[in-house]
Amino acid sequence: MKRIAILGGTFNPPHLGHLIIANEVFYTLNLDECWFMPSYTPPHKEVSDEVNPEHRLRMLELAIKGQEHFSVQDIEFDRKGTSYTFDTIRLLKELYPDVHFYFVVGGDMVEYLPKWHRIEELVHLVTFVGVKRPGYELRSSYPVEFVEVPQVDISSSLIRERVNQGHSIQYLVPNEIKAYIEENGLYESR
Ligand SMILES: Nc1ncnc2c1ncn2[C@@H]1O[C@H](COP(=O)(O)OP(=O)(O)OP(=O)(O)O)[C@@H](O)[C@H]1O
Ligand SMILES: O=C(O)c1ccc[n+]([C@@H]2O[C@H](COP(=O)([O-])O)[C@@H](O)[C@H]2O)c1
Repeated sequence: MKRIAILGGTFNPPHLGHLIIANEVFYTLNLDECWFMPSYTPPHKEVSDEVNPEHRLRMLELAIKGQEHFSVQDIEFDRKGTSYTFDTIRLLKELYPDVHFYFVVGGDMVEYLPKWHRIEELVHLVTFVGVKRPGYELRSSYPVEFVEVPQVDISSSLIRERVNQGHSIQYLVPNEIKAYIEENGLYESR
């Protein structure tokens, strides 16, 4: 049976924190593939400084370009609407019956799991993998496998804020993402 990690997120924009945790989980658990899955409409999250969802998708493709075993899973873009993970996983399991999915979540999301849509059923469909994130505890009443990762206090909000204030985002995002943000004038105004 194939074992695949999924990092779901808003990726507005993707940053080094995303890449570090996905990479670390992928190698630590010795998985076959890692899918980065952008949500079309994130559940329970107000998307501030929203950019066209297509920009988020394109930036994600750029961020992982050339990385063997890493790919973008755009199933939530095809489906549109609110991207509840339960709905997505149910569909993915129909499409890929021979795959075991590991759904990666940072500390903020681990705390939030009890509020997820149909979480009682979802925990039986995937293995949740929790990673530490500065400022958040890693405690859960649901089964979560924990993986140690180098912690970096980078968030998409920080990147948006820095761009908006004219501060550098060099070394916080891949160079291609920095160039894309500049070329398309993303996050400049609020
Ligand atoms: N620096 C980080 N360390 C650990 N986990 C992270 C980090 N950044 C993001 N994640 C995790 O990656 C997933 C997707 O995150 P998301 O795309 O929403 O980015 P974000 O930085 O949390 O965005 P925002 O600042 O806009 O809320 C979530 O599970 C989140 O917890
Ligand atoms: O299904 C839910 O109820 C649910 C609630 C919050 C977050 N999620 C998923 O968790 C992933 C990270 O969410 P976010 O808000 O940090 O982008 C992303 O794939 C979301 O679709 C899912």
